Amino acid sequence: MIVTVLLTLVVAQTWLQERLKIRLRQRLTHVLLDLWLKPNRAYQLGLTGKAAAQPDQRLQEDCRLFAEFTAELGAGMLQALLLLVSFVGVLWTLSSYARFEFYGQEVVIPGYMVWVAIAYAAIGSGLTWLVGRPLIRLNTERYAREADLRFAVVRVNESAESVALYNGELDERRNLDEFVDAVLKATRRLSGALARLTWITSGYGWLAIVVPILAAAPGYFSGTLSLGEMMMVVGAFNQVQAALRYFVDNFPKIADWRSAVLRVASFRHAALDLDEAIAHNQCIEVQLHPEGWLTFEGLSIALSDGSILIEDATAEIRPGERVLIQGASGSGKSTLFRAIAGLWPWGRGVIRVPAPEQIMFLPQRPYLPLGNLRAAVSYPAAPDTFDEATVEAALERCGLGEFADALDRRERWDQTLSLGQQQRIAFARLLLHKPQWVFMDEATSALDDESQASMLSVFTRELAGASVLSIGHRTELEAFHTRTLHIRKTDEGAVLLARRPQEEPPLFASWVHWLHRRLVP
Ligand SMILES: Nc1ncnc2c1ncn2[C@@H]1O[C@H](COP(=O)(O)OP(=O)(O)OP(=O)(O)O)[C@@H](O)[C@H]1O
Repeated sequence: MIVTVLLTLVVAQTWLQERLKIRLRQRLTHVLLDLWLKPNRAYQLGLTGKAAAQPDQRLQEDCRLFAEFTAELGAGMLQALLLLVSFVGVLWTLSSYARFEFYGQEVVIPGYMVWVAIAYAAIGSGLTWLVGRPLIRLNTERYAREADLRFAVVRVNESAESVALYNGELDERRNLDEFVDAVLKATRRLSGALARLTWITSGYGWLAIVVPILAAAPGYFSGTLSLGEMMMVVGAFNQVQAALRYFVDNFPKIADWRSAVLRVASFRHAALDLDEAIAHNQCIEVQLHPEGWLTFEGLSIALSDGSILIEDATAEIRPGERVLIQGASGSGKSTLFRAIAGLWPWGRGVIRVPAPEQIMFLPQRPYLPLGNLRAAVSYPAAPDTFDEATVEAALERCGLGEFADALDRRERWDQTLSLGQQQRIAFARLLLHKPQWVFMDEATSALDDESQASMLSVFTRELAGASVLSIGHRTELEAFHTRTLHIRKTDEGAVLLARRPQEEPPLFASWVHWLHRRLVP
């Protein structure tokens, strides 16, 4: 019966501990994911530096370590507490056997052996803390270097094609060696600190064998304590000591736990501080326009170091307009787009924008989520939002008819589709979502002129009436827009200059351009 009860208790403890790990991890990961994926935050955190670096590791490994160590250390502490409660009374009672003779007088110190056990554990724990404290910092350092190495390997893997085309394997090898060296260096420092701590933890364990005997010895030698009584006292002392040495025994794990807590906490604080910093500093204000237009009012865009990219821009883009933004490379066109999207806070002035649900951004390299092609085309809506025929028609319209049968195929579509095909997918998305405002940043850069004309004609056919703001270098683009804004560099920074609207209607211009390409070899 006793075996059955004990076995049941052990199984129940293991089960509860494992459940606790899962619940803790689930809760913490969800809290961090919610914080991280608030609108714009993941991008902005990426710009803030080290405090929120390596989100992958913090969300995965640090959360796992935190959950596992919290459950294990918590269960260990509970066990130690139960052991202490069970035996402290026994040791207190047995301590009365440890009597001393002092100038012929018999002296009894109440709970003498309990005080010795507490003093011994306090000294051991204090020394452990003093010697082992650097482990927290060293663990944090090691986890950061491990994350750097993993990120570097993933990056090489993602860029394997470019690396191979440049014959850059040797160079990558040298780079990765640096990351591996950094990990090994951090691990070596950690091993040194662990070895130093072992002097204390092992020494504490060995000395614990003799400490109770030494403590009770005066009573034994004075004849007030028999050998049998001394053995009982030592036995009870060891049980109490097993509970009190919890901190010494578990310190390496506690240091690991603490560094996981610090990494998770610094990530959380970085996310929360970001909002506060944006609220308290002078930043670009992005507000809803009451009429649903896009306006820039005294807009200055700066870099995070304070240098000005675009100076005091004022412009107004009304519904139905198609405006092209041109400017030299590095003049700040993409940054202006980021500012419109609310991603770029550095600067001042006001951007008034249409309702977010009316807007769709098309970057140069469209984001294709992991999963099947249907998910990629429907993004950011759920894959089952649009019916089969509508999705197939959108693909067909964008010259991707051959992929209509592959809608449910799971692949790394971002690697198997050419950049031009990926840009067509972005246009197919436009046809499905039908936004009233479209912001394009070099969204047709990988398409030939004919395909570009075909894609851009959605704004005169399927999405006629939609407002378009686009960035592009190619001169053919001007024909599809009603107006051009130029970002021009001056001594004070770049300024936004408006050019008068083009006289030719864009559809006609695109036809002229098409005919010209057909007729003139
Ligand atoms: N995350 C960033 N951190 C620091 N500087 C940045 C960042 N993003 C852009 N910049 C800087 O801002 C300036 C403008 O960059 P941006 O990408 O807006 O130029 P662009 O006009 O779109 O160039 P291109 O036509 O070549 O794409 C550049 O000097 C660039 O180095």
